Amino acid sequence: MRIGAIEAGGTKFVCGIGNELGEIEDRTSFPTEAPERTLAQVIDYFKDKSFGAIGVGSFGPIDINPNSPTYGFVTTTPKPGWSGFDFLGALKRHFDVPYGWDTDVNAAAVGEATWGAAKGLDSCLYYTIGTGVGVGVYAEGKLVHGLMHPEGGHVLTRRHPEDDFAGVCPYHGDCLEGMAAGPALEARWKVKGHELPVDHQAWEIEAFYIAQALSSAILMLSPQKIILGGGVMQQPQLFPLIRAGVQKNLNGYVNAAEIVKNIDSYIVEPGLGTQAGLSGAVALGIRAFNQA
Ligand SMILES: Nc1ncnc2c1ncn2[C@@H]1O[C@H](COP(=O)(O)OP(=O)(O)OP(=O)(O)O)[C@@H](O)[C@H]1O
Ligand SMILES: [Zn+2]
Repeated sequence: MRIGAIEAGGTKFVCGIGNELGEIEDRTSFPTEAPERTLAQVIDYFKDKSFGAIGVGSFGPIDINPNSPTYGFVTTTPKPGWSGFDFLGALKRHFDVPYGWDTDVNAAAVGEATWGAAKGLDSCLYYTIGTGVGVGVYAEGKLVHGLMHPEGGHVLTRRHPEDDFAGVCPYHGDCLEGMAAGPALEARWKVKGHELPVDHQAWEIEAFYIAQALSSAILMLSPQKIILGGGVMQQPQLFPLIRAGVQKNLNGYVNAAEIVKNIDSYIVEPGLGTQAGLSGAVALGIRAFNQA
């Protein structure tokens, strides 16, 4: 079976065709522009291909409540033109197939749980630390939805004692995204993240905030694996700092071997590498196909 997959990012769109093994057989990508223009490119890509379902992992916030009149819409994004855009509706007008529709990070979480670093587990968290911070939550074999979808990138943080940076989140100032996403690093240190030396204090402060968020998430959700992706996590020195920070924060209270002894295989890179997003969209499509 072939599945259409769309990884809809704020910077670029990736479209592809995958199969039940999570293999990507064909793919293309293009920059995210105005919604009509971008969707025209998506439709053009899929129009002469065959597939049994389409999975979409989208930047957000998005409406994922099937009972809502605006189900399938992009909601409050500051991205010009996209707020209030009926993304799923635009696809449905062209392709009459079952649709999987979720956030980009929920897609990545289910992709990792199906074929990647959390394969065989029935829970995991997927964080992306990039232009923003997003968190996908997979628990008891399902993606977590409630009022809307989790927005764990905006959890509040306790300040690092040597950090007086105000934070850059337009909603919260010093939430996790406001303190630790790529643009926060750049605003705090006046250079882009990849230009900072590996032994710069920036990384200790960066890891301090990420470890805090992870510690709270572990206490709240008890995930069996935590996967960290996104541009900022291309800095490998962050992993040991974050792992040590989590152990320090939890202080032995969560007495699981994964944390106390084997944290190197508990907080990990995406098993699907940069393919996590697109493979995740395939996984969403497969689930939609099986439920239809
Ligand atoms: N090697 C690196 N080291 C540190 N920061 C980096 C590195 N590469 C990219 N970044 C930062 O990560 C951010 C881009 O993140 P990413 O590559 O995940 O893209 P994105 O898809 O736009 O992000 P998002 O997932 O939030 O939509 C930028 O702020 C950039 O400065
Ligand atoms: Zn915020």
